[in-house]
Amino acid sequence: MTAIRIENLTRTFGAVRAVDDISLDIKHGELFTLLGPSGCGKTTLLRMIAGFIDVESGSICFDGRRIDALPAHRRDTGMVFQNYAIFPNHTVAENVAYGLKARKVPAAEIASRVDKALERVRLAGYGPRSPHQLSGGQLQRVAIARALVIEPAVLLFDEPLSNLDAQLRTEMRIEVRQLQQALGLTAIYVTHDQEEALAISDRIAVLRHGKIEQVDTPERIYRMPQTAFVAEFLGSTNMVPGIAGAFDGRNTPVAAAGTEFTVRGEVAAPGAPVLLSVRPEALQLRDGSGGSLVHARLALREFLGPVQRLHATLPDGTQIRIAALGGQALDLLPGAPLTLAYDPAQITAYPAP
Ligand SMILES: Nc1ncnc2c1ncn2[C@@H]1O[C@H](COP(=O)(O)OP(=O)(O)OP(=O)(O)O)[C@@H](O)[C@H]1O
Repeated sequence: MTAIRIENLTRTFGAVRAVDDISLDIKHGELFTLLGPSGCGKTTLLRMIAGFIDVESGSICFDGRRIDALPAHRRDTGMVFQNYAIFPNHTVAENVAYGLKARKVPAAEIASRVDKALERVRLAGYGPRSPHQLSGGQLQRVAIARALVIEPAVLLFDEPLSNLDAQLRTEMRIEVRQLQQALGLTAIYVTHDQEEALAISDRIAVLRHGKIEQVDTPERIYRMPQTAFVAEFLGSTNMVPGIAGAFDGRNTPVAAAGTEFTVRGEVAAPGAPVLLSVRPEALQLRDGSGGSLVHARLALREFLGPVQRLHATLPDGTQIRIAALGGQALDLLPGAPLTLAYDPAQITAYPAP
């Protein structure tokens, strides 16, 4: 069931098309992430949904009801900001109560709803404290409680974890996800952190220059990126330029890096220049022969504990990265020949720019 329908939404700032004719459907109970590099328009889109930025053209509907002309406070959204936006001179409880007071909820009900919201973010008993006495992670939990307490139809997250250190960020994203799932909330989450997006989202929209490049589940976005931009933006990959050969009914050979890769499907007309995306984990170290193989030489090994990153040189000198397990082929020295096996379905090809 569609919770949010966005149709042909556009917003320009002078000559910049910050949001450029975007259409999206978001389902009930979905955590939907807007992901993209700085300046791609994700914050502008989120703020248009929240009502902080006016819609220039297009429409936004919640449950079939058009809301884009309503003021922000009448849109039934809760927002969690990157900088927490906590009032420093009010207690934690007063901060969480803010939206309820603005909605003229009776005092007794406010107290019980604030307590419940603080409990949900694991801050039971913190109500009387001053925000100065809290850590960054706790402050962000207060901000989440403040957004939750009004029981909004849609929860909006604007890079909520960007101000936290790396470890806390990975812990907090699990909390956000568990809370969202437990309460069945519909949430839109803005981030430029691809790992965060992959880890917590039901679906991701990758944005570039105000337009959507791809909307899909994390698995499909990672495994089947529709454009070279998406392939490079999500996870690490080797981009190898090549020339397509003749499709044989199942695969297309691509001459690249002084060797040949086999790619599933008909990727381009014979002779057309293409760009291959070869994920480091798509190449497997192999002793024997058979299947789809490429030959390379080991240039450098980075031992990272559970895994290794091998830097290998293809026949024309192109360097690629390969992900190997920590205990694999530890006796190989730089210069050693490598036989790399792969599944043609795991290599994706794009028209060369
Ligand atoms: N108020 C404004 N006035 C002028 N230009 C703006 C304004 N707000 C955004 N822009 C421009 O619109 C484009 C999209 O900005 P937006 O903040 O939505 O991107 P973003 O993807 O959220 O980036 P970031 O991750 O850096 O916040 C950028 O080119 C930005 O400079």
